[in-house]
Amino acid sequence: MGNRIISVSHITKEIVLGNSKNKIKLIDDISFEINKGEFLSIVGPSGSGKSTLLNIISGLSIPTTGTVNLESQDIYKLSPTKLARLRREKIGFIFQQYNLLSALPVFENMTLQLRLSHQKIDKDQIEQLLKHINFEPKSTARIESLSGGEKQKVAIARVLATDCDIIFADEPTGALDSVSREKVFSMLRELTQLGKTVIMVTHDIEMASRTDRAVIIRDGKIQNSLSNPTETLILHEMGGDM
Ligand SMILES: Nc1ncnc2c1ncn2[C@@H]1O[C@H](COP(=O)(O)OP(=O)(O)OP(=O)(O)O)[C@@H](O)[C@H]1O
Repeated sequence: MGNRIISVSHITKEIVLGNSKNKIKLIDDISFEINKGEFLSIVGPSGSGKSTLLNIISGLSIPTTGTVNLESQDIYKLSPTKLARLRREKIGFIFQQYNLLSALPVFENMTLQLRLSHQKIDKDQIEQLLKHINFEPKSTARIESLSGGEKQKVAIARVLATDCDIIFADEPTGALDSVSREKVFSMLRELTQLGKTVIMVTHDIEMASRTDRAVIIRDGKIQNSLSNPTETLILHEMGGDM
């Protein structure tokens, strides 16, 4: 493949609990690279550090040591304003907890990032996206009135509406039924075919087996990185832990 877009080098993340002597290492010397257009999955047992790793790579959480380069820019050397702009313009994030503004309607949630970065808002495209993802309520519905699966669909459609280069997704299909899960997976796959890069944390081994590469995390370290992963190989690496 080649054409590297993200380079993670020797990152660690420590947190201090209570007094300063009580440190926990959540991420322990992780290095890897991601190519443009790659569909990468991050799998591993619960509590192994997957979300922590995703937050560090996407510019949300500064590592204790190590660097994250995005298109050769060391993102944590940027000023907070520049980092915020880079995230707004290049990065889309589908959060595990959706991160939607509950008092606002669906449409406003989907267009907020576009407004902030002064991008054109195409109402028909937004409606099309919601339809394509089998979202049944109206775009005028308030977020607080939606089910978990519907909120997840809005969070996904919101990212698809922005023209970002890299999409980070933390359990993007966790709350979805099997038909919607398939739809979301194929949409993410289509995006990589258009040259966008997708990095997805998932517990869904079957879905991870259909990505280009599965990185298996255990105790904050990379246990293995499987190109052309299969369910059997991933399960073997995880040793039955989910
Ligand atoms: N701010 C924090 N303070 C204390 N512990 C934390 C903090 N953030 C994460 N942890 C702990 O660090 C470990 C890794 O958390 P993380 O959410 O990254 O794991 P994960 O692999 O994504 O888990 P899951 O699959 O259950 O979502 C967990 O044991 C978690 O409880």
